[in-house]
Amino acid sequence: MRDYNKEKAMAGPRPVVLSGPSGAGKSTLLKNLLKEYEGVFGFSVSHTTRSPRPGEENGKDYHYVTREYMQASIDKGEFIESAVFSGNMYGTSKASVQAVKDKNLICILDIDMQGVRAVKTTDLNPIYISIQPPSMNILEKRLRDRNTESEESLQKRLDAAQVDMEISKEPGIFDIVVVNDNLDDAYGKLKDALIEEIKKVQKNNFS
Ligand SMILES: Nc1ncnc2c1ncn2[C@@H]1O[C@H](COP(=O)(O)OP(=O)(O)OP(=O)(O)O)[C@@H](O)[C@H]1O
Ligand SMILES: Nc1nc2c(ncn2[C@@H]2O[C@H](COP(=O)(O)O)[C@@H](O)[C@H]2O)c(=O)[nH]1
Repeated sequence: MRDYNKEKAMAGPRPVVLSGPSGAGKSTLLKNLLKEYEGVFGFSVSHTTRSPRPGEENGKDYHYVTREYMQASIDKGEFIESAVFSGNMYGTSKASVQAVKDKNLICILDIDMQGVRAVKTTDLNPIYISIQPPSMNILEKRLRDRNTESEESLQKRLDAAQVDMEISKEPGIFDIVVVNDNLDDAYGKLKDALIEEIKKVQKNNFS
């Protein structure tokens, strides 16, 4: 008989998918997790064809690549999922996820709704968490204040956000939906949702 518990343990911790509208606060929350739980979480560094924002680092925030390179890599089967968002290509490579898994860390994927749907067809088996803004007005203000988008990109992101906010209400897509109104409260809820997985990794990696 197969030892399913042993197989599960060998498979490592469950990854975590963070999704939600652009500007909802995914990167802010995940940066807090990575800082507070060093040696527990690892970020799956996506590829993108968009340009780096001031302060972003190639290989840390994203792998910044050309459309030609990205399409060729997708065609070679190197990606778990990929999507076009606000006019740019984004994707999760198999290598990025494997690099985190190799360290026995909880792999965090920050991906859009198209990515969520694609990951659901794989055997990755993550915990699906949606980060939602308190309202469209607040989302727009946060995105404008972030000062990273052209007016065109901002409008595309707000259009996608409206769809995202509707889909996130559908039952069965996400394990938990966190409304990011007060940042500390939202971070607390996110940690609560992940505490069992965090404890397992701490026990494995630190004892
Ligand atoms: N609870 C909060 N209250 C006020 N401002 C916030 C809160 N959470 C995040 N922000 C701010 O809102 C902006 C958007 O947050 P962030 O960049 O983390 O969003 P995101 O979901 O990662 O967006 P994207 O998908 O575009 O990368 C940032 O300037 C961030 O500092
Ligand atoms: N499907 C995927 N979506 C991704 C990936 N990496 C990031 N994203 C999502 O794109 C938007 C915009 O991100 P930004 O950094 O340009 O603001 C956001 O919703 C991310 O979650 C990916 O690999 N696949």
